[in-house]
Amino acid sequence: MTHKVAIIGGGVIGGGWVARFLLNGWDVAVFDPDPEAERKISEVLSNARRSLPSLYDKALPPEGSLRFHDDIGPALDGAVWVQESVPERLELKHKIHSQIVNLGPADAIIGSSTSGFKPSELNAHGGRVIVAHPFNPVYLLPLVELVGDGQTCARASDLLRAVGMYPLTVRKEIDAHIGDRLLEAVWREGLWLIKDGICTTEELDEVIRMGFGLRWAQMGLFETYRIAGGEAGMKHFMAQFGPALEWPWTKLMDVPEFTDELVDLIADQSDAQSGHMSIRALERLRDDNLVGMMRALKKTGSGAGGVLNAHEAALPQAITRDLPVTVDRTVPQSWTDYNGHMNEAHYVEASAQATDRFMEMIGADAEYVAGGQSYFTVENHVCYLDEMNEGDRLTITTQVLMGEGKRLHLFHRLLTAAGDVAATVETMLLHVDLTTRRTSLPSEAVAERLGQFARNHADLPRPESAGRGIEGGK
Ligand SMILES: NC(=O)C1=CN([C@@H]2O[C@H](COP(=O)(O)OP(=O)(O)OC[C@H]3O[C@@H](n4cnc5c(N)ncnc54)[C@H](O)[C@@H]3O)[C@@H](O)[C@H]2O)C=CC1
Ligand SMILES: C[N+](C)(C)CC(=O)CC(=O)[O-]
Repeated sequence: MTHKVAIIGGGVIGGGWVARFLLNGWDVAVFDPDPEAERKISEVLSNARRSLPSLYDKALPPEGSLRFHDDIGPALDGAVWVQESVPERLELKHKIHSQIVNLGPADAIIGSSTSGFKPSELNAHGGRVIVAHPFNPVYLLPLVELVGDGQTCARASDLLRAVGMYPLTVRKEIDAHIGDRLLEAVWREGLWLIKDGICTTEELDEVIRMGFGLRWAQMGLFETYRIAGGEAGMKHFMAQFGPALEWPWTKLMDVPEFTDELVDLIADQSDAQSGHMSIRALERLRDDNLVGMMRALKKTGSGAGGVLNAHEAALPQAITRDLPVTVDRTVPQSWTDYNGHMNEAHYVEASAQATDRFMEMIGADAEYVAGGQSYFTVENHVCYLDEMNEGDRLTITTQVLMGEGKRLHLFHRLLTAAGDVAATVETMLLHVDLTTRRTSLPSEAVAERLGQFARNHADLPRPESAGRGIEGGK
């Protein structure tokens, strides 16, 4: 069933919410009086379309519909969720929230993206708003801090998980929740370091990205400090570095005065550092880097990688009548090359994913491999027939040409969205005992399931290119 979300305020954060919901199959209605809102959101959407699907090895659901409204009322009609992302001014938020309560569905979740206000402030004049504070870019970063009524937060958590996010319900309300308490402390200290001439904006950013920034995405603060305590762990770490908190290492609570001089200093240094790129180009660079890092985290299931794995497992696998669909995904930007299309190596990578999926289908899954049995690929033959491009839907069907004894002979067809064959990959595998590293017979259960596929596929026409070698130049 398709859900509808109403996005009230479609700037940096509202635009990110639009992309997160739309690309996960929700219908989205937007209300924002800015005449430029539609253009800005369409630019955010094209960046989201090139990055979000690249995180997954399965296709996301078909996009929902997107409508822009001139009035708030129609935007709210039928919405299951209303997400307010107007500027951070309490009186404006109060005004918008009372319109949402009066005109919107009585049972809709009302979330506020507020970075700093508490639910008790947002609901000071009545209302039922919870804080649903995301992180930029909302379409890629999973975290949403939820604060407020327990039952509403629980309903919100379920819906957020279904769109691939990581809801964290904050135990007690506090100004700026958790993330922004931390970020503000770092920002404030950074401003002092630059104001005092210790470093430039660029040098400060290098300290983060060449050092501790790399650690934080995968283990956070406390797990990395546990390791920093050596074999003696956290207690030793605290004994060694705790006293430094009382030395004058940091200025913390003092806020530097925002004089014109300080603002110009920071803005000029930032222009010198990054002014050669547009904001959209910077966003694309950020997104490509995030996708690469998050895909690496998927391999170990650490941090955001675990959230992606759980979401991917819940995405449905497409099924066709004749042949099993073993891959259904989009071509990620990272698979394209200097020719502007999918690089040859990734046709093999995609077919390896199809083989892995087929192995799971016959019961040669992770548990089977952990038990010491598997298949090894001994030969691949790829025929490249058509270009695939970034963002294209890629489906693979797998035909069993032979599945008997130790041998498994597969024929993968890589299909475009239109159903045309972009490539074929013929694969020969041998069953192997992982202890002796020698060929062996599969278990009875695997042989039986493989036999079923082989019998079902026996009457299908043999593909023309099966068994063919490379043709000599003519
Ligand atoms: N920018 C960021 O990094 C983050 C911001 N937030 C929070 O998200 C909220 C929005 O911030 P941004 O997106 O950065 O601001 P923004 O200035 O980019 O966008 C605000 C949007 O609200 C629209 N707006 C103004 N009055 C409106 C009204 N009466 N009805 C509907 N729309 C209206 C504006 O036209 C604008 O498009 C704030 O509460 C902020 O604290 C949360 C996480 C991160
Ligand atoms: C700067 N900010 C306080 C609006 C930042 C956030 O709220 C979260 C983020 O994305 O960094």
